[in-house]
Amino acid sequence: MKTFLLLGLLGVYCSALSIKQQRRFPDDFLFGTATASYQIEGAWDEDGKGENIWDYMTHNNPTVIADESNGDIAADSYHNVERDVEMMRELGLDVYRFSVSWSRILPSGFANEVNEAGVDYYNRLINEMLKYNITPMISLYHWDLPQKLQELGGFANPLIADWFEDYVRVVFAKLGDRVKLWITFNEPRVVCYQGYGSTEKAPMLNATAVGTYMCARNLLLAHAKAYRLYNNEFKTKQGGQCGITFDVNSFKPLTDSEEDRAAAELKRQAEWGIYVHPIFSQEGGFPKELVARVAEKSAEHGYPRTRLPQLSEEERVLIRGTADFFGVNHYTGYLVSATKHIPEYSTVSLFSDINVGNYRPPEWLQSAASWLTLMPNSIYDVLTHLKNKYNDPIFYVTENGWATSPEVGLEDDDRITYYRAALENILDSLDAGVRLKGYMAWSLMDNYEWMAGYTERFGLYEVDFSDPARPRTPRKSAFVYKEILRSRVIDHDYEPDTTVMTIDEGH
Ligand SMILES: C[C@H]1O[C@@H](Oc2ccc([N+](=O)[O-])cc2)[C@H](O)[C@@H](O)[C@H]1O
Repeated sequence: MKTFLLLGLLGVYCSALSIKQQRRFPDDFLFGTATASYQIEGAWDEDGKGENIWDYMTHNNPTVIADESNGDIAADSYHNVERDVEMMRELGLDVYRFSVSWSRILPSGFANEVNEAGVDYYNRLINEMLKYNITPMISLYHWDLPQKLQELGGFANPLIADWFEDYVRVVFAKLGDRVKLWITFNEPRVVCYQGYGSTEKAPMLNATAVGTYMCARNLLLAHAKAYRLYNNEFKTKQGGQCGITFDVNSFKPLTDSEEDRAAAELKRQAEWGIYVHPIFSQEGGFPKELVARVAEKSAEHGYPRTRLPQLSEEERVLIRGTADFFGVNHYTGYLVSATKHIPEYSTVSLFSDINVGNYRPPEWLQSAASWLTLMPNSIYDVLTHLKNKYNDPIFYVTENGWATSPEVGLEDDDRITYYRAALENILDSLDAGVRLKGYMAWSLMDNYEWMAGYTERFGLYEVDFSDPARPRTPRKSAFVYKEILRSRVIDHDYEPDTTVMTIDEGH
């Protein structure tokens, strides 16, 4: 009897295990990789391209970059269209997300002069991808504002909404016959907080606790105008979809106390709710707790009015509901406390306004980027949280990836650990009913990692930045990712033969 019971239990255990091992990604689930113009293209002043804020900052203020480098050549993708698409074919990608450089299309930022040579680069890339059935997904803005527009205030100037609308009209008209997936903005938080409320990214304005909020408001209006332009003038003919991408970290309360739960919610509102809520919530507008907190802190610091400029009723309605899908860039997370681990703030900012603590247990795997650790189940937490909070939208994971140091080379086992864990979470999310249509690994290849220069590597392919030809070599993770895409399952025991990378039939 005892033996029967034991055998029975063993049977249940084994079948549970094999069911888990056999979990498959749906056939129509799209796998891809992502990049961004300034990080890969190079050719910074070639064929009529105008200067952008990263060109300007890295040329005039190089010491702010870890290795004093710039994206003048980067991975030189401008001259490597065929090789880049060949790598997509080697991996067996369904989709490739890349961004269009505003100042390559409109050198001054304004739409009176279109640089046809710049348009031609994107035409060549898109046409090459389409030959092999690789779907393009375009980000219209991934942080490289034309410098001339920055000199007029950039995202602090409310006219940015009109300038952005004029720019995207050109791009929709030129590329929209073949491109069906559009993202207006990549990571508004980074544009607004890191660019206008701190010195973490160009244009490094650190604008006295007000800049972040001015930028948030203007960026949301620019997004809404672009979305409505696509819907009104292009959608019927072109039949595409337009969304927006946010960087969504997981913020879980450190303890189950009411204070820590409230702190975690305030942190979510400050990081992404300020941008997500106006677009995806039923009522629209900025999140209430954040509005109250910024008003309180503004008064405390002697400001006669709140630093978070309100949206008029008309603007709230203009912005609400302006996304066909929700793009999630997800990398990591924190445990949040109302009282412990609170950073020291030297200036007033969005983050001193909310003033909560961030904590990470030392056992979480650390990457080569200080901000990036492997928080268990974080991508599942984020996707299920967003599904429940924002009325079950359609999602794409538009970035997810892991940093290694240049010395790690091709044997990137930690990256494999990270991707396998994330993709198990993606299957869990699909099981939980999240309407997730695709997943894009960051990144196809090593590239210019903003303030970290070339000191942090995110590529499935290594790029040799010391060689003028910028040769690309697949890392071990590229072989593992390729096998997941081919088999549609995650085999944790799979050990690839990394001696030769081939293109499978049909790619
Ligand atoms: C590595 C990629 O990072 C993306 O940006 C961020 C920024 C901040 C976080 N965060 O967790 O705090 C995550 C991702 C960016 O979009 C991409 O260009 C890469 O640099």
